[in-house]
Amino acid sequence: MGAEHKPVVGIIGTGAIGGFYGVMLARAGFDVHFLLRSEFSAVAERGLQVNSAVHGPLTLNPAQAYCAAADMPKCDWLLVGAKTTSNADLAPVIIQAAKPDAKVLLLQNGLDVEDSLRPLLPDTLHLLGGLCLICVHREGPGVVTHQALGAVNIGYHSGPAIDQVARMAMVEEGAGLFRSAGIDSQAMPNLHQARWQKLVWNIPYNGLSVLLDAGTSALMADADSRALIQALMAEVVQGAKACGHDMPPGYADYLFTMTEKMPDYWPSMHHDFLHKRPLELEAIYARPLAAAKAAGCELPRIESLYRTLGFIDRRNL
Ligand SMILES: NC(=O)C1=CN([C@@H]2O[C@H](COP(=O)(O)OP(=O)(O)OC[C@H]3O[C@@H](n4cnc5c(N)ncnc54)[C@H](OP(=O)(O)O)[C@@H]3O)[C@@H](O)[C@H]2O)C=CC1
Ligand SMILES: CC(C)(CO)C(=O)C(=O)O
Repeated sequence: MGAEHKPVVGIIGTGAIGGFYGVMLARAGFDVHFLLRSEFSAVAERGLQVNSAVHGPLTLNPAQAYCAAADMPKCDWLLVGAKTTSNADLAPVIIQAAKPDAKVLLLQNGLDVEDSLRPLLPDTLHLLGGLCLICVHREGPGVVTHQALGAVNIGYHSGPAIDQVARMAMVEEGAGLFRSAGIDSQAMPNLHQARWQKLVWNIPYNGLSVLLDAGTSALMADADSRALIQALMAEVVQGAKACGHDMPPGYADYLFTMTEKMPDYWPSMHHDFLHKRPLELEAIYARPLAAAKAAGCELPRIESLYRTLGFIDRRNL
């Protein structure tokens, strides 16, 4: 594909996820524009740096950095890398940076995170969700550490693509974008199922990292935390099933074993806790609990974890 045919990509929220994928796409030759808030001056001055254990040190300097969406060019693809807690506030920002038929891809964890944004966007915009299997965090202003993994699985949420064929074509286009930047990416036929699947990891590890003040190595080294993780994973699988989504056989065991092989990783929720930012409790806990309950399925362990985290979150702000 020649550079003239490459889509214009906007990163809405250039943190760990936005910074990593934006730098990878820019280095692959895409025209990438980064919207920042607190780190704008640093990135405008020094560009973006990704210290990757997989790809080595990656620098993008200069980076096309903006502190206002009004200054950005109109984009074909908008990758939202902000936390789900800011989605509703981001609607006007997204609209400002979008071409009329743009694809808006939420690179976020949690269930149905697109639902609160959809009514605030014009019908002409496509809305998609992306599940990132990656270990990244912000090290400092404009500096991202990439510890492991990197795949992005994409599904269609809503918009002008009316049938499954048109939707899958749009999703394939998104997956192709990532693949051409050397990132593994799969088109998911059912976004809801894909989001449940990702929660099998996030529900136990994100919350327990905050509650027990522990990264994955410590959590995997202790018999009690291992038992807790497995019990919580089993509940997520049960909740997904009640909502009509069977997980692939052995999926929880696969994630458990995968985590044993990962470097010590502190989930993004722990970073939010440390920096006194709101935790993504609505997306990662409240919505799955409500969906399971509506399907007649109680998830008492997840409910206890959620309520405990709510207490911690309210006292942390
Ligand atoms: N980190 C990881 O390894 C993974 C994260 N995820 C998910 O990805 C999503 C993003 O997480 P992560 O990258 O870790 O989060 P970060 O906190 O690192 O990044 C969020 C970024 O969004 C920016 N932002 C928020 N609001 C605005 C705004 N109004 N205008 C401009 N910028 C804004 C923040 O800026 P500011 O500095 O001003 O706050 C920050 O740079 C979450 O849903 C998370 O659960 C999924 C898989 C793995
Ligand atoms: C650690 C990992 C890879 C689990 O799937 C992740 O993607 C996350 O933190 O959300």
